[in-house]
Amino acid sequence: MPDSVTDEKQEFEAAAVMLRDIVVFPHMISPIFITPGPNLLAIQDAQYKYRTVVALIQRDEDLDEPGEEDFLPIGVEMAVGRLLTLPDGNNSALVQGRRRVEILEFTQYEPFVKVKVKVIAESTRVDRTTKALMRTSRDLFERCVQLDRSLPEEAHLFSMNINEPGWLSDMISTAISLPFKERQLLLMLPDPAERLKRINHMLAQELDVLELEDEIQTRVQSEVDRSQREYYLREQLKQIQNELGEGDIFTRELNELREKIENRSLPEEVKLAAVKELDRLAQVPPMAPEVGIIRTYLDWILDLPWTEETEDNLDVKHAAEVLEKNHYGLPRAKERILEYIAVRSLKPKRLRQPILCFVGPPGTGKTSLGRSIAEALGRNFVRLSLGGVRDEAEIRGHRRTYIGAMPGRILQTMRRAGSINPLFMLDEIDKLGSDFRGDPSAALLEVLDPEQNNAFSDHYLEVAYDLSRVMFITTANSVGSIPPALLDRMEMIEFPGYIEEDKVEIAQQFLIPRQLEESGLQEKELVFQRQALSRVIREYTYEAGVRSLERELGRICRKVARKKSESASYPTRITSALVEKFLGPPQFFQTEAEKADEVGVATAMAWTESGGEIMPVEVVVLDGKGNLQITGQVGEIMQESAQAALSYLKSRSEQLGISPDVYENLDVHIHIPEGAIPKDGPSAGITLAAAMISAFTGRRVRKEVGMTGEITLRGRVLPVGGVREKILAAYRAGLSIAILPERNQKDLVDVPKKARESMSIRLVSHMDEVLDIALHADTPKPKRVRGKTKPEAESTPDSAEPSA
Ligand SMILES: Nc1ncnc2c1ncn2[C@@H]1O[C@H](COP(=O)(O)OP(=O)(O)OP(=O)(O)O)[C@@H](O)[C@H]1O
Repeated sequence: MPDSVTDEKQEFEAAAVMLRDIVVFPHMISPIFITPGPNLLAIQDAQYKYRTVVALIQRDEDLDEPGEEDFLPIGVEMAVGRLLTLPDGNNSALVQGRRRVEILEFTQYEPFVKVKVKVIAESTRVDRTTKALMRTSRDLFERCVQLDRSLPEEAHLFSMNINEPGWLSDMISTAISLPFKERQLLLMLPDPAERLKRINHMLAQELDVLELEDEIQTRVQSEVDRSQREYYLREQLKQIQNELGEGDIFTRELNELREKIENRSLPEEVKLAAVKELDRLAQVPPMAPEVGIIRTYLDWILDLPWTEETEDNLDVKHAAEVLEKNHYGLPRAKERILEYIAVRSLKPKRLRQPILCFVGPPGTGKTSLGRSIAEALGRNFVRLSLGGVRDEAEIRGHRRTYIGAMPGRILQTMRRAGSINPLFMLDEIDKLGSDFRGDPSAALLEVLDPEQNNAFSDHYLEVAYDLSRVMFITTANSVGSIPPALLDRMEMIEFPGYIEEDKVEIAQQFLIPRQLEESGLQEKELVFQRQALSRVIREYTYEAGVRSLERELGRICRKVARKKSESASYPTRITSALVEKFLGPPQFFQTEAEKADEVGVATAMAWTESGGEIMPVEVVVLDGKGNLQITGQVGEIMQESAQAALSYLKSRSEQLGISPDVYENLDVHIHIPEGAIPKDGPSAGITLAAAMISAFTGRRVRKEVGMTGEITLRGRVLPVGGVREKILAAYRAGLSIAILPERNQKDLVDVPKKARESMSIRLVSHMDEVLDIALHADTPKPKRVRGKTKPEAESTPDSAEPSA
């Protein structure tokens, strides 16, 4: 039979079918469409004669009239099955690829094409590499079949049963979706292993796409499932609520909110903003994230005081009584507050009063006086600590676009106040920070400026808030670190710190009764002796205020309370000895006055955070090369001050009876004891000079004299700060003479009368006066002072002996 002969022939001639956009691979069965013309004739011829045709694959599928060159050099011999005529007049034939053939030449063009071809022998050998390639192909193909719904599941099974590498590659090439060009390339590769490699590459790419598709689909599906579930549940909830006669919770809440907004007295602009937000809320689905955001916003609008106002009690007498009842002393602050209230009572509409700033060390009653002012005025009291606030957004809030946004601290505090005219205490305004996140003091300016604060803008709220009826009082520990722009808007009232007598009074009148009550003891059940209180103040606290004092008194009360509750015997009088028993060994020791008049040691009066201190300044002169050394943690300004004092001394050598040559061979060492405590400032100038002059001249310094004042190179004495604290420190230490710059006379009114009367306060304008008061007039013996701190001869009382 000529039919089967073709199998054996290596070269043969056959009718050709020109395929435009498909590739039929060997072994694979597929239907092809045949239009009337040469292709149909070729098929018919094949059916009639040899039953095989050669498929010629067009390179470019868009070409309408291809020539010989336009076909791939490799074609496929195909067996032709049944030819069907379709209703549209075209035909379809079922073909099965047999093997790759090389097109040798075109032998006929009319009425159909014929070609001479040569069979391409294909290796069926399976070596290790091919085996691995086949296994990979099968695995990848299996996963493709699992993911690609257009591939029948049997396709994988089929692939498992193919043992020839070429066949396997052709089978997979037919099954998966590949671009036409790619199929052409696969056809042109005669080596099965090469084809498998390429197929594996294609499969891996296809798999990537399929996996991504699958993931997207799964996600979409779960999204759809969830919203369907929610919808279903919500519908059920609605039905249940209807059954129970409760209606839709969300709608009900919306109605409640609308009612609240309607009934609340709000400024027009605020009401409009609230209603707008409410309408927006009604638009969004109940489960949308915006719901929470809008609702929180509306809660803020509803919770803030907008029009609620307390009525002021502007009775000055009543106010004076309240202030007096709650606080001991503080005359200046109390007086200023009463003036404030008086002005308000005479001119109620005058809103633009200065902002008061209470400045003083911790625990001096600034906050608690603020509380009393609120009580006197009948206003609500709120306080906000500004310590460590570095971000403007902390004052003004974050815009609502931020997750978890909230109004700033000012409005948070206003919500707590509950009225639009509270007494608002801004604590620790000097601890305000600023960095890259913005300057909070700029926002505070707006809060404190009466021109602007009737429309304070908070980023979260977005509607203006009126702060103009708030009475702001700020507090600070020191003026130095308050931003200047803020400082400018405030009136300072100093809380200078208490002397021991004040503290004793405060303890007796306020702190002890309060601590007794807090410890559960009856009033008068425990009495503190005066000396016991002094001891607590001097040896267990070190402060200008009374906070630690209150704590220590509290400790004593609690220890007594414990004894009482244990039914043990407990004291009813706290004596000085019992203080040590309850509080343990003393914690602080006051710097004591010098025991004797000495050379090279003068006593400075110094200001410290916790009030005042006396501070000995020691000077020795030693053999050396004219250097000045100063030790005891001394700051730059004090070092300069020491230099100035030395220069003054040198310039006055002659008058002081010191040989000008001595300086070159001597070193001066100044030490200020308690070396661990940093010291600075120019106010020790005259003390440094006095101690140095004493060391150089051998004149002793009077032990009962304390001094303060800045020195110039010409010996003038300049004024200093902290006079009250300094004099009090000298008074406490038992000094009887205080030397002060003349220009500080004005500050003496602040010094408690007791201290003023029991000390001699000497006002000086020149260093000569200081020396006259502080130094004995021993005959200077310049040649003998080298390296010595004591004079050779005992002094005789001189005419300049200061009188107390
Ligand atoms: N003059 C006074 N009379 C009665 N009690 C006082 C007096 N001064 C202070 N106190 C009491 O001392 C305690 C501390 O005072 P307060 O908290 O007002 O200090 P402060 O000056 O605000 O301190 P800080 O600067 O640390 O905030 C309070 O219990 C207060 O009642």
